[in-house]
Amino acid sequence: MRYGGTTALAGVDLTVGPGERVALVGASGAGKSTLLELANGSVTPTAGSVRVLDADPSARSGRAGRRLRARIGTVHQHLELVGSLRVVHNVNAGRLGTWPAARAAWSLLRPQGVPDVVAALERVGLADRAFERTERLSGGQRQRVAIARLLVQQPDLVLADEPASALDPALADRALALLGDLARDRGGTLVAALHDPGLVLRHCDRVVGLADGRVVLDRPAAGLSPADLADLYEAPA
Ligand SMILES: Nc1ncnc2c1ncn2[C@@H]1O[C@H](COP(=O)(O)OP(=O)(O)OP(=O)(O)O)[C@@H](O)[C@H]1O
Repeated sequence: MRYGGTTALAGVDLTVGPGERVALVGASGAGKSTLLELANGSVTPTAGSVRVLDADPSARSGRAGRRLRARIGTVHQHLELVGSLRVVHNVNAGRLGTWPAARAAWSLLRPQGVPDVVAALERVGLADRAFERTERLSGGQRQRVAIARLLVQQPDLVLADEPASALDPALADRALALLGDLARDRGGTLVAALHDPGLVLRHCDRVVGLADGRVVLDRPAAGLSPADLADLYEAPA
């Protein structure tokens, strides 16, 4: 994957099976976000190919594209919430693709499926904020709204880019547990870029290490220690 003169990923050959919980580990700029963006189809590889849930994730148009997008849930690094909308609308955005257009449009006036939204918000500790304007929430609260959006979406594949970066340790563990359960309960898969070795080792069963756009480690989490991961978080000199 190249951006102009920059090679973001090179020679990556990676297969992730159903039910796996995979941590992507690497220094800033190693290529973690790019790998997640290739998997959800928001960027198209400049060479090679990507298959996700038996489809090409960059083929996003038409009914098949919509169906595939509904099966892939992403917690983006920058969250991609609409600040001017109430929390309930941002959470419902997780399932708009599965609603008829009229219901989706109507929901902006009269939020649909509110009990599910409140139940999802309850699981991230924000049940009382459903009708608040999203821009009034803190960074960590917004990160939890992005996770609640996935809880209502119920995707088969969760792609999470530093989903706990703004959370305190207890909330970070809770968030990763929710994402892991979401994947496991449905026989689904979690791939998460994570900066905290503790979260990696507590919540993932496989660690893929990236350095300078290449896979430099691919091992079961069992048997790895925080010290084993520490080198991967350091940018090359
Ligand atoms: N849209 C873009 N345009 C140009 N270069 C990009 C773009 N996105 C990523 N890159 C480059 O690709 C490389 C990998 O970036 P990427 O964001 O995937 O790294 P990362 O491991 O997720 O880093 P971080 O932990 O800081 O988020 C970097 O050199 C980055 O500058």
